[in-house]
Amino acid sequence: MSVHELPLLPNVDRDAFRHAMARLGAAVNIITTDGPAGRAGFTASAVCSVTDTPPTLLVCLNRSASVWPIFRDNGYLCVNTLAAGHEGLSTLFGGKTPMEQRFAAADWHRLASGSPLLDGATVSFDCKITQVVSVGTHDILICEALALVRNDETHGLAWFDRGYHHLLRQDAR
Ligand SMILES: NC(=O)C1=CN([C@@H]2O[C@H](COP(=O)(O)OP(=O)(O)OC[C@H]3O[C@@H](n4cnc5c(N)ncnc54)[C@H](O)[C@@H]3O)[C@@H](O)[C@H]2O)C=CC1
Ligand SMILES: Cc1cc2nc3c(=O)[nH]c(=O)nc-3n(C[C@H](O)[C@H](O)[C@H](O)COP(=O)(O)O)c2cc1C
Repeated sequence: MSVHELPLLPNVDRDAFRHAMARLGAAVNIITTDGPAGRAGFTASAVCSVTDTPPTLLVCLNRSASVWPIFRDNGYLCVNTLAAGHEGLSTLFGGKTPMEQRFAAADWHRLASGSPLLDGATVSFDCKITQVVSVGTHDILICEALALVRNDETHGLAWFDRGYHHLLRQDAR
């Protein structure tokens, strides 16, 4: 069948898109920043590798989030990928909780950028924001990694079907 013969489909509305995206499992991350504009952090599943040269990730941030101007003005951030057991922390950074209360719930340290690194994250990427692209309601923050911290002892955490799932190796002995 050529592309011209495909049946016309109704437009994909917002709810249908979200229902569909709920089927797309993703890692859960806490994105943090600290600098002249202040300290902030939020939970994000919209995080993805872009290129390894230069080492680059992307993070999608809703411009209506209270943290948005702080990330824009600081220009640096840390992507902290959560481990199994971090579900409560993810919920805390998922909105509406005062910032001091979010950070008080875990231990943090700092590397080059000054952004908070989460102790016990499966991996942390300390980054500089090199480009910002606005699409619809969100800004795509293009982030170059300046430093990494890995923690190979942890199990991963995924957001799938609107809930948390622990990632355990099937071939673990
Ligand atoms: N990319 C984003 O901005 C995301 C935002 N959230 C926030 O957490 C709330 C709860 O999410 P769920 O329990 O997964 O149920 P949901 O039905 O609101 O969302 C299902 C899926 O749709 C996508 N999604 C949700 N809101 C979005 C948005 N504003 N822009 C682009 N994609 C979006 C995500 O992949 C999400 O897992 C959402 O309503 C939203 O406020 C959650 C996941 C991603
Ligand atoms: C599992 C999960 C994943 C989320 N992913 C994103 C995301 O990728 N991008 C985003 O802008 N917001 C995402 N959110 C919502 C933000 O975490 C939330 O809006 C943020 O904490 C800002 O809230 P505030 O305005 O109260 O500060 C997610 C929330 C949850 C619970």
